[in-house]
Amino acid sequence: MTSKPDGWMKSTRGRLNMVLAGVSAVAMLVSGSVFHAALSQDAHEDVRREAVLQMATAQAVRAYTSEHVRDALLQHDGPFPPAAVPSFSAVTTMKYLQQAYPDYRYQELAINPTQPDNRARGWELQVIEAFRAGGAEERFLTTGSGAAQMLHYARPLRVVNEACLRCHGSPEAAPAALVAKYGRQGGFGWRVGEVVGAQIVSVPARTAFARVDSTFLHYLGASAALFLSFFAVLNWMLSRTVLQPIVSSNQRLAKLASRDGLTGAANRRRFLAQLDGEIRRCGTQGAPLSVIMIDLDHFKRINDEHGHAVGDEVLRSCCRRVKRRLGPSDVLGRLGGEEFAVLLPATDESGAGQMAALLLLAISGKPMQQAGQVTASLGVARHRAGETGAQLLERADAALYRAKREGRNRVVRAAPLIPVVPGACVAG
Ligand SMILES: Nc1nc2c(ncn2[C@@H]2O[C@H](COP(=O)(O)OP(=O)(O)OP(=O)(O)O)[C@@H](O)[C@H]2O)c(=O)[nH]1
Repeated sequence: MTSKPDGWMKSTRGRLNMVLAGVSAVAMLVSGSVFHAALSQDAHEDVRREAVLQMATAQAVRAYTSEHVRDALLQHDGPFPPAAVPSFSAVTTMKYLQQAYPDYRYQELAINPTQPDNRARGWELQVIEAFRAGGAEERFLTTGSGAAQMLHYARPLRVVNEACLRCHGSPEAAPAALVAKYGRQGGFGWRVGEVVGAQIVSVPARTAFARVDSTFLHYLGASAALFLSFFAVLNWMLSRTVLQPIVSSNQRLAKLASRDGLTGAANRRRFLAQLDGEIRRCGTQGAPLSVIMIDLDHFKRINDEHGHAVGDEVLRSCCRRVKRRLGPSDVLGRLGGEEFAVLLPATDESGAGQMAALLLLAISGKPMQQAGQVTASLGVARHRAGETGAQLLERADAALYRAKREGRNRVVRAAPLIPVVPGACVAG
């Protein structure tokens, strides 16, 4: 009775856990991808903010140089002071900043630069051309992928006023010291309002995306722990509040369905099932098996004389007396009315005859409280090879009715006849 419910509980829990695991996996997949997308979006925003901040810093340095440094330095004769050039100041200052931020980069590139190193090429040149064509005053673009991904933030470098043309108009108008230092090749012929290049801040996306991965791993770990705890609690609750009560009530129902309500003996269906099971088992093991049919004598009279309740008590009392004599593997069944049967595994006809005599003595030996002495007729039969349970019971029943016919209060064995006390023994 216990192994089957255990198996049922395990398989029910197993199926539920499979469904839950599937649902959880889908939930984690969906929520994980939404969360990862949100984290990546945030990381992207962070990188953009950093780029914008660096650009603002460079522009501040540029503005300061234009407004407070350039004109003052250029008034002096002597070698050309690069610190007078806003672009030089900005690039140099940003290099100091980038000592604390390796891999960050700030560049000022031009189509026609004074310094050949600052010539725009490839995608940088395309960005400048796009600024020259008009439209947006800032552009974001990425290069590389994975750990090497960089975000670039570009703004146009425009010739804002005539002061710029002092150095970039023509070699003739430029300070002699500048021409002496950089030559006459590049950086001239610029016009006011023209986009000549671009400021480009480059920020590595690596740190921000590493943070995304680490946050996401923490999220996965926390979600898995949450789901596992949820499973554990759910399993515990399921066992306590659903499965265990179902198993208990099934066991109660199974017991009720297999027992006779009045006497507690096995009911007819249960008795016949056990008889068939024992016949199969004995057939395999070659062990003997016997049955005893018991029918109370003149039971109708007891009912008529003392009432139905006393009749019920007689039935209960007879069962108690019989059960006390039976062994642990013997089975008492109520086949109907006042008719009972006893299944005796591993018992031959001689043992069954002795047991029947004992049972008759148990029933009739001591008067019942209200009904007085009650007797019974018993039929005994040993199972024959190839015989069904019904056929075995039929032979025991025939022996019982012979006992009735022969005068009741006796045991009759299907064959041979056995002597019993107190009634006479009748041949089967
Ligand atoms: N009190 C009570 N009586 C029952 C129960 N089941 C059947 N009976 C009665 O048992 C009686 C059986 O009567 P019969 O079949 O005539 O048999 P009998 O009176 O024992 O006569 P013999 O078997 O020939 O000795 C009937 O009156 C049934 O009503 C029960 O659960 N309780």
